[in-house]
Amino acid sequence: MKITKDLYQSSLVLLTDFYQLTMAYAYWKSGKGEQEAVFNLFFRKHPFEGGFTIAAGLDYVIDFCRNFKFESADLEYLAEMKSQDGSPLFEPAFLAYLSQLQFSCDIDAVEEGTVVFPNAPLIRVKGPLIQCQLLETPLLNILNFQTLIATKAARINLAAQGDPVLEFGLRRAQGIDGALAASRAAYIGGCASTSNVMAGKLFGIPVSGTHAHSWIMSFDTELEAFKAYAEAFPDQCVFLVDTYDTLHGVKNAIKVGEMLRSKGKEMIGIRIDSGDLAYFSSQARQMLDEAGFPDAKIVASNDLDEQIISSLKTQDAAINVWGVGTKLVTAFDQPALGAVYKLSAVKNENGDWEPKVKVSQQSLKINIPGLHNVKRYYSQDKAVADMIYLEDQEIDPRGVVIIDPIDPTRRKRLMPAFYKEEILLKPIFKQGEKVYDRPSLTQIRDRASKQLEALDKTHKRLVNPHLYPVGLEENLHHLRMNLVLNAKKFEGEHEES
Ligand SMILES: Nc1ncnc2c1ncn2[C@@H]1O[C@H](COP(=O)(O)OP(=O)(O)OP(=O)(O)O)[C@@H](O)[C@H]1O
Ligand SMILES: O=P(O)(O)OC[C@H]1O[C@H](OP(=O)(O)OP(=O)(O)O)[C@H](O)[C@@H]1O
Ligand SMILES: O=C(O)c1cccnc1
Repeated sequence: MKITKDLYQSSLVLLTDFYQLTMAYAYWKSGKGEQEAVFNLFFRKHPFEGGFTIAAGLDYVIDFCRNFKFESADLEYLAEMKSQDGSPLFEPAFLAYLSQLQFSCDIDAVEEGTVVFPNAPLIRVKGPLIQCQLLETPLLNILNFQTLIATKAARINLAAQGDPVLEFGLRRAQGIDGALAASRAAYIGGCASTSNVMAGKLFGIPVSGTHAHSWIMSFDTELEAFKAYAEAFPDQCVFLVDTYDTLHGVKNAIKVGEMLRSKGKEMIGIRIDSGDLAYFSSQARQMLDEAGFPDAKIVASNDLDEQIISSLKTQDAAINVWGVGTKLVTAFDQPALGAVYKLSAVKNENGDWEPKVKVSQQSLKINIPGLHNVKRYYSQDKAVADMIYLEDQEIDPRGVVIIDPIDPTRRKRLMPAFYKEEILLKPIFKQGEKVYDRPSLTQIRDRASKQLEALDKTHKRLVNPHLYPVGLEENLHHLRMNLVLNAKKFEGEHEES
């Protein structure tokens, strides 16, 4: 992977769970390694009790797949692994097979920045069982995290109602790669910039920031500190006013603002990082306005998240820019998205696809079988419903019924002919060859913004959002039900015998 390889200088093919390799060996041993299969990656519930999720991370997946190769150092490591009895865990012939392995899967995926919903695939992998299996863990690792953070960022940006949100998370992020991936995903989710300079360099994200309390404390007085900063950066002054006494700090910022103005420069604003942010921002706004600085911005920070920002908005806080770190990049209130990767079909000896379901006690956990895709229907640029359908199924433009995958009594009739439609899973790799032109990060960010615009505001509510309709096309629903009933019948027969 280009990005991570720059950092770690090694192959990433071993970035997988050990059991993927033992299964790969067992597939190979039993002659099933090259059997074709289909896996889907999807999540079952929106994060943060929300009503939408923003897909992110595909660009990393593309890099990962393009570099999917067992290098000699990887094979040497695997060759050293031992069984309980001290013999080599993997036969040399298997390692020789791995050394020749070339990525040859078809991958179809939802583009980054797309709004996505539970149960519908974010990514579909079709190819030899061994390769599909080895991809499970890295794909989940990449997509779970970036999708989670892009969604958190989108929620924070919705709460900020168009004000810029600056991502300040690096110091509290989950390690180096966690920080970089979070800055990238936060930008996709709508943040205006990052404080992480390396993320700026690697991804082209705008970099911005103010200064810390240490800067003020290193001088005898706050006024001296502001003046010295203004000397160094006359065009980029955002003074942190709360080191000693916030309102006195605002007075000092105004003094230095006036000095800058006498030299033909304008201070950008102030930052408040503690105390009652509603009270201090309103007081500061009044002072700045009265002193002739109505355009000076007020930046707020201090353990912010979408709930606090919403609350501050309802309190009429005079905040124009939001600096958000810890709670954004760690997805503080929900530290993981629970996406899973499930087998949905295998090709039999006759070359026919056999759909598969995993029957679970919980209907929530029964996967969707077959080779399926997702269509989003739009009416006047508003998304009205998503339909999961078997890819070879003819869709009657005069009417389809979509059925909720969890509660089959919830159904919706749609007239596809009345709507604009978008097929969400797009071809990314065909037989291992990349067929997708990667959009730039800015294009991905624009897509996220447009996708959110197309979503009704009831689904974007931070608390108790209205459920967006996602359903299985009737034939897919019946296929799934029949597979489940058959599996249960066999289970019963086994129990009786
Ligand atoms: N008016 C407000 N309404 C709701 N939450 C607020 C308001 N003002 C500040 N907060 C939030 O309250 C939390 C704690 O603020 P508190 O005033 O205790 O911080 P502090 O002790 O002043 O900050 P620090 O410990 O960094 O010096 C922070 O998450 C902050 O964003
Ligand atoms: O609060 P976050 O959303 O994570 O945003 C980043 C925080 O990091 C900085 O201070 P730091 O937390 O290092 O020290 P402080 O709390 O003493 O200001 C900054 O002043 C913010 O408060
Ligand atoms: O630039 C800032 O103001 C900043 C950067 C990182 C963390 N907190 C604040």
